[in-house]
Amino acid sequence: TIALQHGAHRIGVRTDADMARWRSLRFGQFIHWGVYAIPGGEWKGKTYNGAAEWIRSWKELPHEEYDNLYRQFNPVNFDAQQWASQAKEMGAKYMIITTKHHDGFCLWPSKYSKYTIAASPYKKDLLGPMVAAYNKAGIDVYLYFSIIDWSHPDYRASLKTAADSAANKRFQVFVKNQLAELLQRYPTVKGFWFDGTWDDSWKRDGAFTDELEQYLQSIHPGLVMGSRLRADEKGARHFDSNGRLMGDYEQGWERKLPEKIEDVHGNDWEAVMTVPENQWGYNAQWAGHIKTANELLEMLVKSVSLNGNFVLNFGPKADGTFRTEEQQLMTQIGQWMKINGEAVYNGTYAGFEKQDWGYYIRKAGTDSVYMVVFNIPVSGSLRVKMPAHTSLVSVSLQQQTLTPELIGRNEYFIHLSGKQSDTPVVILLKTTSGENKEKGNFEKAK
Ligand SMILES: COc1ccc([C@@H]2N[C@@H](C)[C@@H](O)[C@H]2O)cc1
Repeated sequence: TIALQHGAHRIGVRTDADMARWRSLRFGQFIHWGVYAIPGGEWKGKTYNGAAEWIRSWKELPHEEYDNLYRQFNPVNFDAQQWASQAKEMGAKYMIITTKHHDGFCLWPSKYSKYTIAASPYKKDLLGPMVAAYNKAGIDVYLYFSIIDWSHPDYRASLKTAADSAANKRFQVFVKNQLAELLQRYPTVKGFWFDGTWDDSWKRDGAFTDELEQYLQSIHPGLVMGSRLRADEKGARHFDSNGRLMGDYEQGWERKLPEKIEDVHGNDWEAVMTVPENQWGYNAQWAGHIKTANELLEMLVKSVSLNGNFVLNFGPKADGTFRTEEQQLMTQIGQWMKINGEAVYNGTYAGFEKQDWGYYIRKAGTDSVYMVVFNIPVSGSLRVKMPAHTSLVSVSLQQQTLTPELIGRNEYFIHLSGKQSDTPVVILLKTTSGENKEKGNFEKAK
């Protein structure tokens, strides 16, 4: 291994209570909200094909015009209580809010910037009521913070001159001040979700990123921060130059999921997902494929089955309301979670051989293994192959006991004959360690 001053400081997962809490939550709500919701992916009758929150980079929308949109930002229909209750209904256990996206507009009245909600017609802080309402609903809050800040005169993507380096130094102080300000204003937040850390100006100063993470932990112990914040002193990101994860969990799964357990290398990880193909901020068009509740439930369940968290994104409108399709998704997902959430919350990798019918999830620290079925086979028979040294004690589907058929050594069919369902079916396996007793209390193979 290479001697590193600013690489990973820990080998293996974080084991403290704050991280265990993050791990138990499993299902989060992402919210992308800012002045980009005003154009909503369109401008003067033209449609921007990129992600709506990136519209400032579109040549059809002059920076001058975009940078004055805040004068119209007045979310009179914003109701933090309503936001929190619909998130609770969906079954989200944490929420990540964009305090400031790449455009630099702050949803809180930062004393380090003029480009904030305080300068808008709305004037009032948006984050305070949000954090209070979500926490009251039993939902933890994490703060998305973009390091890139297109509004700040000292932001540099690369450092070519001494003047650039001086500006970057001033910018680093600005970043540190804003992050400390957020923790001071919102002390109940549980962590940061950093973004916009790919520019050379950031990744070349591994020492600063390391010191910043340690500074934030020192003023707010227990913070959970993913792998996007830091670079090591050789510019490596997410994984240091020795291949070790930096930060508390792998934060690279954006609009994509791992396929198998080997893909996550024993690390904690989180996937963040959009409902359309690639829109985070409000986009009026919502062209292309819009994911259904069942598709999104499968992504959630697949993530948990591979020992990760899943965060679903919403893009509220400029007036502070959610589009109908997003409200309907929260309701539909919530209906399934209300009955089956026990299979998701505190879920972990079960160690069973993957089968085509769906996913296994083990309730952390227990012998309870859930089968979440997305594909009922034409045979109606769900194959279950017990891992070595694990035997099956009972099988149930919503309190109804099922009798599996032993079809081989440690292998069963669970018969769902005639069962149809238009939402995922959950079966609970009670297991115990130790070899299967040959005379298991199940039907012998016919
Ligand atoms: C260079 O490609 C991207 C893609 C997405 C992003 C941002 N990360 C997501 C979580 C959204 O905030 C998106 O704007 C930034 C740069």
